[in-house]
Amino acid sequence: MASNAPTILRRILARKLEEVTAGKAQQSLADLESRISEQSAPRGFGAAMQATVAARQPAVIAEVKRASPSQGVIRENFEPAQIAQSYQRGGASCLSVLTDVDFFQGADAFLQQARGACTLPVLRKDFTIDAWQVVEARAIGADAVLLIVAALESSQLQELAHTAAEYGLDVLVEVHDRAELDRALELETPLIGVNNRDLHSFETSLQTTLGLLPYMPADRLVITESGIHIPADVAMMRDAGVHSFLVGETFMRAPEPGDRLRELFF
Ligand SMILES: O=C(O)c1ccccc1NCC(=O)[C@H](O)[C@H](O)COP(=O)(O)O
Repeated sequence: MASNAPTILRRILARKLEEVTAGKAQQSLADLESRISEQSAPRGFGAAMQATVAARQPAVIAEVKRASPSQGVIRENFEPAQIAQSYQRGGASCLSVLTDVDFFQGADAFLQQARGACTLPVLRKDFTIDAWQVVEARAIGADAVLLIVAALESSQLQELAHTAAEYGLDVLVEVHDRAELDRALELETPLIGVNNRDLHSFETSLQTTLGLLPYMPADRLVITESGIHIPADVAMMRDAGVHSFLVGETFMRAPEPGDRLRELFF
């Protein structure tokens, strides 16, 4: 982690280290392997995104998000299975499910409920700092994991991406600026998420995505994340050639999240 990493990220990562240490004491890799043997094969997360873009459709990762550090509780009536089905009806390509407990009020069970209720590939949205969590992600049924460059040294990024590949999981590598993008590009993973949320101020600016586009190699799929609220946001991204999106709050505040997705993107 960079020495100027945002305070919120430092707090989340400090807590995550405690959780992972406790988790490892409770479940060995052998325990996780045994749970994996009961899981079905991963659904292709990256393949679903690439296929949607190839079909010239908006590729939307729809997020199942009950609360966040910046907004507090976002959705009171929170039923992951119903939300997942609504998203699938609304045209989502993939789901993202927050599993962090302390800062996002998430749960592993939410991922399992959402994935079990639909046929979409699911990203485990959490703060991955240890290979054990990647194996755990596969054991709970995830199809992909998030690697946040701001949270990880380059050697950790390599190790975690390697473990993900070993367990058949796709990776979404998340960046906020040029220096992080340069480190992300050292990986060969094709999905690059640009998070528009400034983790110091929590403000979102779509200029973050626009500013990084000139440095994005043609063989990577750019996914713009956070702060997509209105049709003009979507239009701005499309005009710039970005056709993949990760959206949480806007959908979560709607009575029927999938209807909001359809209105915004189709
Ligand atoms: O959402 C937050 O407040 C937040 C705070 C600190 C670290 C990460 C945070 N969000 C994680 C995400 O990446 C978003 O949930 C995701 O991009 C969707 O964003 P939005 O559409 O703005 O809910």
